[in-house]
Amino acid sequence: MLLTSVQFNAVLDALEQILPFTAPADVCMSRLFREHKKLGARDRGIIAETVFGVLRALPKLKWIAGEYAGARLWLLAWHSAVEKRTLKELSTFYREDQLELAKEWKAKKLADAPLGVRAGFPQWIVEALQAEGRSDAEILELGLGLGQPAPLDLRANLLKNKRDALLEQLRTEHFQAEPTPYSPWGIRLGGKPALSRHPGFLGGLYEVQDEGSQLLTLLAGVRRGQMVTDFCAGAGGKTLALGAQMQSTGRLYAFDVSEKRLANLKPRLARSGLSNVQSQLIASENDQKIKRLAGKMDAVLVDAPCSGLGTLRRNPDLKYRQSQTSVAELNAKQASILASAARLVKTGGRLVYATCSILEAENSVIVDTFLATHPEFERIDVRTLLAKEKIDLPLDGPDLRMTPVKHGTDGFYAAVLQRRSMAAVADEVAAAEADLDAGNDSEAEVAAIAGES
Ligand SMILES: C[S@@+](CC[C@H](N)C(=O)[O-])C[C@H]1O[C@@H](n2cnc3c(N)ncnc32)[C@H](O)[C@@H]1O
Repeated sequence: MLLTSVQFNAVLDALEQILPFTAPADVCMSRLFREHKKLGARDRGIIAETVFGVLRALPKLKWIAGEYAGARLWLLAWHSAVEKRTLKELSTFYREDQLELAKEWKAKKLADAPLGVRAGFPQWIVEALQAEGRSDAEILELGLGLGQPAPLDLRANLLKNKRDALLEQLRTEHFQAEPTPYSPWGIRLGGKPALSRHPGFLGGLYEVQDEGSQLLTLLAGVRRGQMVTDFCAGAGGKTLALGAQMQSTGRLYAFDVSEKRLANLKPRLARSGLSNVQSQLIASENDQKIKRLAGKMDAVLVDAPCSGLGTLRRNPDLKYRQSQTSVAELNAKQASILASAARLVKTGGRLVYATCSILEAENSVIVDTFLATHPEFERIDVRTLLAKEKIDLPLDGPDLRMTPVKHGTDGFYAAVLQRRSMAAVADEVAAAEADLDAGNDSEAEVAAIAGES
């Protein structure tokens, strides 16, 4: 069956609220479900799936039905051209003239559409990726991967149980549970079970976290008893993973500028059993409170505020809510946060810069610019770090870049930097100066020879 009329009307209602893109889609959905208390879990699942499907496919639906067709016709395009529903099924919800349109839409060939439509990207994203040198094939692969629904990943909380024990327990409870391919703590669940009241969740045996997110925390290489800062901790997804790797020892600072997000960390911390986390609201990346920790951290994770374009599987509306202008604003913030967070890292300590963006402008460009002005930091090859952990993750370069198609995760980026000793920096400067002198000599020699002849 297509949808019940209650479900259909709720989908339309949701789309009309979301499509102006003035608020995040998930916030609009939660509000809608609060207002329609009578909807059961199954209804909610079907409604959310349809709404998010339409949002993911919107460039295609606009190409089929028209840029300004509106929620009802885009939904018709979704049902007729993407879900391939029959006109008979659609006749419950659409007028005769609309069904005539749907008949034409069914015949449209996607192969004839522009790249952005095929990839499911608005034009600004296609242009941004092309400007970074990505080929059409790469853009298409990326777009198609990010246009799929995301799996549901858990991170076993090693403070309370082992992954294998949790896997076994979940299977006894008839969950379809498999270990994730790369993260040593990850479990991928089949279907989309609701977990918020599950005893394992309430008891802190696991957290819901994409496998890619789990791996970012592993790159910080934290150990028992260390001093660590999660500089952009938000509601603490990565803080909790870091704290568990530290076995709840040492000190883990969770900074953020958002009081609301840090407040959301509290119940998660309570469930997790961690006692080494100190959350700290900061006014900005240059807050005075940070100064006293300068040079004290073994590891600092900067999970920078970003466009979130790597999470389009979960937040498809972001591709319409971000723009080239918002990315440029984020770039300035990202550079400033990285420079400030770097001051906390002690000699030999690690600085991990991470985003959930697919744009190099938010990723390697920020890191390369930072390194160009901070010779006291050097890049570490992520492949070496992962090999030490026996994680066989295919990567093309020294930084971590994960994508749905290549790794089955959201799109993530991370670069690992290490603070070198001042002696090493001084040696390098001396060597560079010596090179320069040698260069000058040879220039002088050339000039002398030229003068002689
Ligand atoms: C990608 S989110 C962090 C997600 C979080 N690490 C997690 O795993 O759940 C980026 C965070 O940076 C925070 N942020 C924005 N500007 C900041 C700043 N100047 N200093 C520190 N945090 C900042 C945002 O409030 C947001 O929570």
